[in-house]
Amino acid sequence: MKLDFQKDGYLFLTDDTSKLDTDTIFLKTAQNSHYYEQLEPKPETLTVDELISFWGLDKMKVVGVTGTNGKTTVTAAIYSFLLDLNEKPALQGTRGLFAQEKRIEEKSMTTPSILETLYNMKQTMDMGCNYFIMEVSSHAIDQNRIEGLTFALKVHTNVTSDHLDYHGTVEEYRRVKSLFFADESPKLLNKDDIKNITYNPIGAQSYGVDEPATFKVQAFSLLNGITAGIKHLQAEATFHSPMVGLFNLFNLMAAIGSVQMLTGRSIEEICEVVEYFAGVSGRMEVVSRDPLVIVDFAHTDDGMYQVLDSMKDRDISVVFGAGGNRDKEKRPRMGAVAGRYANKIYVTSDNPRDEVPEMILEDILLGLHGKDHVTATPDRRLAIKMALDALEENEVLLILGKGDEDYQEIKGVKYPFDDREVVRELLKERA
Ligand SMILES: CC(=O)N[C@H]1[C@@H](OP(=O)(O)OP(=O)(O)OC[C@H]2O[C@@H](n3ccc(=O)[nH]c3=O)[C@H](O)[C@@H]2O)O[C@H](CO)[C@@H](O)[C@@H]1O[C@H](C)C(=O)N[C@@H](C)C(=O)N[C@H](CCC(=O)O)C(=O)O
Ligand SMILES: Nc1ncnc2c1ncn2[C@@H]1O[C@H](COP(=O)(O)OP(=O)(O)OP(=O)(O)O)[C@@H](O)[C@H]1O
Ligand SMILES: N[C@H](CCC[C@H](N)C(=O)O)C(=O)O
Ligand SMILES: [Mg+2]
Repeated sequence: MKLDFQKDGYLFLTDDTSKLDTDTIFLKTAQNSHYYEQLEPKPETLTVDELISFWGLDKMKVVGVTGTNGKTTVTAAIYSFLLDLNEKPALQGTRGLFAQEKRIEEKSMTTPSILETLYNMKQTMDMGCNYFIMEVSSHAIDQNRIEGLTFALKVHTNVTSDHLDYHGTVEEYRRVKSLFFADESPKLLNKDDIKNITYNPIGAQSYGVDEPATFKVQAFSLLNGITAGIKHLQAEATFHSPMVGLFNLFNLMAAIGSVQMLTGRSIEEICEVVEYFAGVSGRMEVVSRDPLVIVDFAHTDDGMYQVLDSMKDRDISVVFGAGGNRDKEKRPRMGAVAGRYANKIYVTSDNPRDEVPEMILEDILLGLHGKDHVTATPDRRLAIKMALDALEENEVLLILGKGDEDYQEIKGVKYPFDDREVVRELLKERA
């Protein structure tokens, strides 16, 4: 990355040695230190701490949310609640950079390099924001893309299993995730998932549905959205949300607890704005009501379990695949979860990337031995068409894995493809 940057007569700042010239200062980071060591002569440099103080970023209250699933949903909920409480938050994550309810940067990575994050903090601080809500991926923790950041709050959604292609084992994945909670920063932990992480108890508070917790669900209903009575120490309050699913009750509790810890406001006041957050595009997004077609971003077996279980009172037809160049171990588990909950199963391509699509299907089908009504085709559009054509009156069609992605990545090329558009086109052809 190379930025305009005026300091001591220099004009630019970069974290990449290949972009250096006489007008450019080098930002030394944990990720680029071995490239820096090879440089001769040594360029003018800045450390991350020096850049943070030069830009005055220590005034921003940074909130980091990590976990296998729920990061985008929880960060978006915190951002929404703070906006509705007249605070000035910014949001960075899988879906891009947002401030003042506008998208400032297109989606990039869930957690980009530290220079990109600091630049995004600078941009949004200059727009008047004082909270920076960000998703923290396990890759980012492992590669220290969050070096130098002081977190006003660290949030744990859940730690199940993903990215074993990168981390190797679940134990290593959980060790990396736990690093984020090792210091004395204020933290909000999911008590019902606490067994999957280790953490420093200093600064720790919790939210829970079944387990005793600082922010505790007393009673809840998942009929017609989510209604819940919650308790925070002696205070009690009730909220309603249009979102669906037990997993979203956890996400909302994480967001309510976070906003209370950040602002000191009462949970009664916070619960009043919960119903205005309708969720994130591509997460349990209703594309058509009749026939009922829902698109969701579930791309791990636990994510699929949460979504399918939340719809188990209906007959389910499901279309899904698994990303290429990603964790292979989850694929048969995803097949098995689909087999457990769905009447009709269509296994197809997600983002095959550099893998042979048919081989990914084989991995998934290993979890579907002996199941009836299983169709497999690498052609995602055809799979959606077949599922729609076979959908019966009382059934719901769940299309999983891509959510709001508007592309299908094959051998390095991102072809335009949006599950929601495909459904709308196919339904229009019928009409
Ligand atoms: C596998 C992986 O995570 N790779 C990330 C990693 O790349 P890398 O280790 O190869 O690093 P590098 O390219 O050598 O660059 C490291 C540093 O050295 C500098 N450099 C590099 C070359 C050079 O000649 N001189 C030099 O100074 C670079 O500018 C950079 O600052 O560090 C780079 C800089 O931060 C990331 O852009 C890159 O993400 C790649 C693009 C990627 O696709 N990552 C995915 C797997 C990822 O991180 N996904 C997560 C989670 C997704 C999710 O679950 O939502 C995410 O946070 O998005
Ligand atoms: N708390 C949760 N527990 C389990 N599954 C969840 C939870 N919240 C959401 N999900 C499922 O996981 C999917 C991804 O949710 P979300 O995008 O919020 O997660 P994420 O952590 O940002 O994912 P990624 O790491 O890929 O960016 C959702 O579409 C839903 O199917
Ligand atoms: N549809 C995507 C979802 C994963 C996105 C993100 N979690 C990542 O791993 O890049 C895939 O499986 O290819
Ligand atoms: Mg995300």
